[in-house]
Amino acid sequence: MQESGQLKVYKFGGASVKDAAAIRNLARIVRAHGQPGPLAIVVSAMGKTTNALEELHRLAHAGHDYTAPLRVLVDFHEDVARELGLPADLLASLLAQLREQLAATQATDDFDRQYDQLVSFGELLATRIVAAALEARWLDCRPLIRTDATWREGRVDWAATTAALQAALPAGVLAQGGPFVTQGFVGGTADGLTTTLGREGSDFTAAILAYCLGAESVTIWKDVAGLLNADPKIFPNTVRYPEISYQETIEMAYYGASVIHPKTIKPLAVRGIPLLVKSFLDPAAEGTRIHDCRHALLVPAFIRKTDQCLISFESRELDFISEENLQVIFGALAQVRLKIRLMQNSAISFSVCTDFSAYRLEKLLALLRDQFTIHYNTDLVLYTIKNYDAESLRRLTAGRELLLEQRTRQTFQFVCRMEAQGLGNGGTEAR
Ligand SMILES: Nc1ncnc2c1ncn2[C@@H]1O[C@H](COP(=O)(O)OP(=O)(O)O)[C@@H](O)[C@H]1O
Ligand SMILES: N[C@@H](CC(=O)OP(=O)(O)O)C(=O)O
Repeated sequence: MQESGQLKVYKFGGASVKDAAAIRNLARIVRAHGQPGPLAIVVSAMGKTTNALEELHRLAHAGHDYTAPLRVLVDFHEDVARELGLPADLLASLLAQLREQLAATQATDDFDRQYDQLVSFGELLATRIVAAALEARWLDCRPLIRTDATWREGRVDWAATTAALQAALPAGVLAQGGPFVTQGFVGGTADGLTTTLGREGSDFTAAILAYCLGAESVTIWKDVAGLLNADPKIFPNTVRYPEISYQETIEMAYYGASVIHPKTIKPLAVRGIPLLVKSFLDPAAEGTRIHDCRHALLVPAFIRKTDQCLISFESRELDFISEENLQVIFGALAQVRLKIRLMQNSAISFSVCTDFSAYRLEKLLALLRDQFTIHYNTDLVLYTIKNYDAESLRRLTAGRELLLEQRTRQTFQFVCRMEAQGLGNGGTEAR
């Protein structure tokens, strides 16, 4: 592994670059906390730009008119650049490429490949703006973060990525060239096509850079005080973990704690690189240190994952659910890339809770409906309580119909219908 001195990696997500004022705040943080020493800055698309690009892609793919939402997106980025006093033509060539890509998007079976070519523009535009605002180097990560062609969830080729990053950023360049700004969420195939790493994948990009370049730490700057025992937008009275192990964090992220992308932790844990979660609203505050540590049992953590779908498969002719049947079902789920969150089987039926996607579910039904009777429910929520106790369990399940439930010694999970109006402040308390 390359020794690159004291490289730090900072990651700024959509909320921290949502407008010109947020980008000025980012610049203050970099000036106050990022120096001295080499600094890599990973930036996501501004605000909700990725959602807007997803919608543009959907419209273009369906052959619908996308002029109005495209105008909104272009104006938004140009206005922010103008407000920051950046050159008028800063985004011109990227915006021209974006328009070309939209024009080339058509109704083919290449929905996912076209998605990556288009949706990646959110990060390209944001990094152009942030790099210019910081007067820092702009680095196109597409030739460096090498993935396979698994569209929308590119799998990283670690050897090729390490070689490319170390060649592009040798220790001397890192040490002397000042901070550089690059895109989160985005990678590229060996033959030059763009891939994305999965929604909210910019945290993972920060971990990839840290792993491949031997960084001393990664800091992800969020709009919360650190890693909490629940999402404060959903549960009142949350508690911050000052420190927490990689293992606990990986489980929370896997179950759906959206504050950290689940793939972020492993590369950092392998190299023993600490992950700091800090607030961009209060940069001097302690935050959370995720590292190799031992701690007493933590207070229960509550995780709520929405947009779930419960699918049950019954073999026709009342056959038992056998290993052969399961092989067929798992094969089809993998083929259409529906992620299993929870599963359970009985004598003649097998149920899985997956993330909902109308497009993927339709493909699944087409593959399996000849062999199985399939029922499904959508608009569901998967709740997880990690380190549960009787009280936390009682509070979260009270008044809810549990469609599927499962418990281990530490973790309790259940699927239920989406509440009519969020949990709000009258909802279940996080402690
Ligand atoms: N356990 C948790 N601790 C802290 N924040 C959480 C947790 N679970 C969910 N969140 C949510 O994650 C949000 C930050 O993540 P995200 O919006 O993806 O940030 P970014 O866009 O900056 O990457 C917080 O505003 C909070 O609502
Ligand atoms: N922009 C991408 C990647 C990402 O990680 O964003 P954020 O850091 O804002 O969660 C997304 O919205 O999925």
